[in-house]
Amino acid sequence: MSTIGMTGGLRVGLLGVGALGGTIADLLGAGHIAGCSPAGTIRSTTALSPADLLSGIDVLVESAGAQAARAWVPRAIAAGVDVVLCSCGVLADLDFTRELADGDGTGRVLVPSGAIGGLDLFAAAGRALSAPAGRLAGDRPVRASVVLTTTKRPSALGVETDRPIEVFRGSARSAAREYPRTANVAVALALATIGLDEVTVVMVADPAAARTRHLVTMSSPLGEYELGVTNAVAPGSGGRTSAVTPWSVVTLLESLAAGHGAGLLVHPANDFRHDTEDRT
Ligand SMILES: NC(=O)C1=CN([C@@H]2O[C@H](COP(=O)(O)OP(=O)(O)OC[C@H]3O[C@@H](n4cnc5c(N)ncnc54)[C@H](O)[C@@H]3O)[C@@H](O)[C@H]2O)C=CC1
Ligand SMILES: O=C([O-])CC(=O)C(=O)O
Repeated sequence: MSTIGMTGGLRVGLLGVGALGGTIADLLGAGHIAGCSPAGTIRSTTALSPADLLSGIDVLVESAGAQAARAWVPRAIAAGVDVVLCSCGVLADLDFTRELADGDGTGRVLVPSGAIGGLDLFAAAGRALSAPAGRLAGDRPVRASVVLTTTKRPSALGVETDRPIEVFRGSARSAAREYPRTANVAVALALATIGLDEVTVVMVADPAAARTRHLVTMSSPLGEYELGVTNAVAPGSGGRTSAVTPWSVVTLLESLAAGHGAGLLVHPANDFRHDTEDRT
């Protein structure tokens, strides 16, 4: 099904209507996202072509998964359309970010805070690490560590267990490779702070976890920070998706429409040029 039209404000296209996109579609359709109007919806079965949708919208909300994101984001950026990228784990793929960096479109990639928050504080502490020598810690090297520990029900992490087990420990970049459906939070946190190869991610499968738990700890010369989030899971997501995620898209869209406000993490596509060196 598709609808193209505009009743005022930012014209929003939606790609993917599942656990996350379903809530956004309902809120958009009911006029509950300030300054935004629905301007087209793409479900996997739609006959609408990308060109048709992209020519009639200002912003595309991607909530369809990594594969769809890879296909759509470059086209949207080339068409000058901003993308709210729920499947932001794709930004851990250097080939993909090279493709974005090589494009010359004016669309931007907007990363929602998704299932966590507090990215403003973590980003500020991470940003300060690039201060001129001596500003933060005399002549001592300035270091920080950021660790995300995610606890989910075992099925959401693709395992079976009758007790809590650690199923993954590694960088945010490898978390995105191994758990593309559940590492978007890790990638958003890493992009906001010290980078995909520097942030450590731990994933725990716990049969007693009726809710999803994300714990972020950051240690830096500026302070010690800890943020714990216990999220209800979105119905129909099998515990993979936290129910707060579509609401993070709502706050981002409203900020975008207002030109200011919470939730904006903006990446011009050429921002990804810094991330194009080979890393080991
Ligand atoms: N940034 C964050 O914190 C979070 C991100 N996510 C990510 O958001 C994405 C969506 O999550 P859910 O809604 O839970 O997934 P879902 O599987 O419930 O919904 C995805 C929907 O997109 C549709 N779809 C797939 N390919 C499509 C295509 N090419 N065109 C149009 N529709 C297509 C599917 O049929 C399905 O209805 C996933 O990549 C997920 O990993 C989920 C939770 C938190
Ligand atoms: O990061 C993700 O992809 C999803 C997630 O953990 C959540 O929704 O809590």
